[in-house]
Amino acid sequence: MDLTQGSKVILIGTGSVGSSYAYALMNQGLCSELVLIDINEKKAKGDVKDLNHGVLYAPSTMKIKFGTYEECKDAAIVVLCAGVAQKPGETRLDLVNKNMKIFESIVKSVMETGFNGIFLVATNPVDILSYATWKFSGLPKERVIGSGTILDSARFRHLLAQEFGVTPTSVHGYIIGEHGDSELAVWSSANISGNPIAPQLTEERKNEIFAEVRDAAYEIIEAKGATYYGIAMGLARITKAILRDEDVVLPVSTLLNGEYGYEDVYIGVPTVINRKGAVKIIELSLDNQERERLSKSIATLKEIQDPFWKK
Ligand SMILES: NC(=O)C1=CN([C@@H]2O[C@H](COP(=O)(O)OP(=O)(O)OC[C@H]3O[C@@H](n4cnc5c(N)ncnc54)[C@H](O)[C@@H]3O)[C@@H](O)[C@H]2O)C=CC1
Ligand SMILES: CC(=O)C(=O)O
Repeated sequence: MDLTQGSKVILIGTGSVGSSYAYALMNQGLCSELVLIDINEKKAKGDVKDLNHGVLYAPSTMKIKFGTYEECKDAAIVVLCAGVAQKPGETRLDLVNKNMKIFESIVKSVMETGFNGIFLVATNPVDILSYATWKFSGLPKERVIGSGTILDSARFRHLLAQEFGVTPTSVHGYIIGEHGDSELAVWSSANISGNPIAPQLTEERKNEIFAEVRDAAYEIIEAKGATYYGIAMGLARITKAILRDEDVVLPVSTLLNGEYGYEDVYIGVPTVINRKGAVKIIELSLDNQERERLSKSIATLKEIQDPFWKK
């Protein structure tokens, strides 16, 4: 069975992140049809042409075209990469006012078409905008997924892989919480082949590794203006998990509904992903310090998020 058949993906926002994601999708042959939408039509049309010139060499054929919102009505996934990005020195949370306005209009336009698929959100601040997408769309929580800490966890596993001389897929560990400055490393369960990592590192080294994960985006933005390849691969991984009905556990932003003792907030936690969306949070057993940090991260998000919904 060709699982890519009938897998139409709409990408809204074909900037650095969006176009890198489109390239990753094509390279991996993940969907049957990809439609690009952007307020900058010229840029999106240019991307469509450029991408189409690569299809011949992709693992499976794929229709790639420029489109309007009307295309969303029969889409499996709408991926949101539209909006403003951080400038050097800005935090992700600094983007909230501008991107909230953009999202209100985009999500409403998508829903007006009768869209009944899954939203995948990348735009920052991703947890707050995933919550907003859930609110604006009225879709069940399972069908609104944020990229959450998928990128942060990849950064964590990359650094630990370097530290211990193994490949990142052999390192098991999560960054959870806000995709941003208040996130935390779950050292208590990080392991290689079942061997706990935490006792093998000094507190100082753990702090250094975590700081490198947390601050990676700032460094990359300072160096080249934006980050995009890492998140593009993370988004492609989530897309694959959905379209191929994988039941794989990935750290994405999803709505807490009593898990970890909290509710009404989207935050990055390990979650089962399949064709129905983000179907189940796999709750990690956290130590006291990790619980406290998660609680602070949730408070950070809620402080910014809640006033938008109390107006
Ligand atoms: N979740 C994650 O891990 C990551 C998230 N990001 C975030 O992704 C977002 C996009 O970043 P970049 O691609 O670097 O920015 P960019 O500026 O290169 O691209 C943004 C695109 O959105 C489009 N756009 C703006 N308003 C629109 C609207 N109303 N309708 C349709 N298109 C619209 C722009 O024309 C532009 O093409 C940012 O918020 C950034 O912070 C970036 C990296 C990682
Ligand atoms: C920009 C951003 O969110 C990241 O690279 O983590």
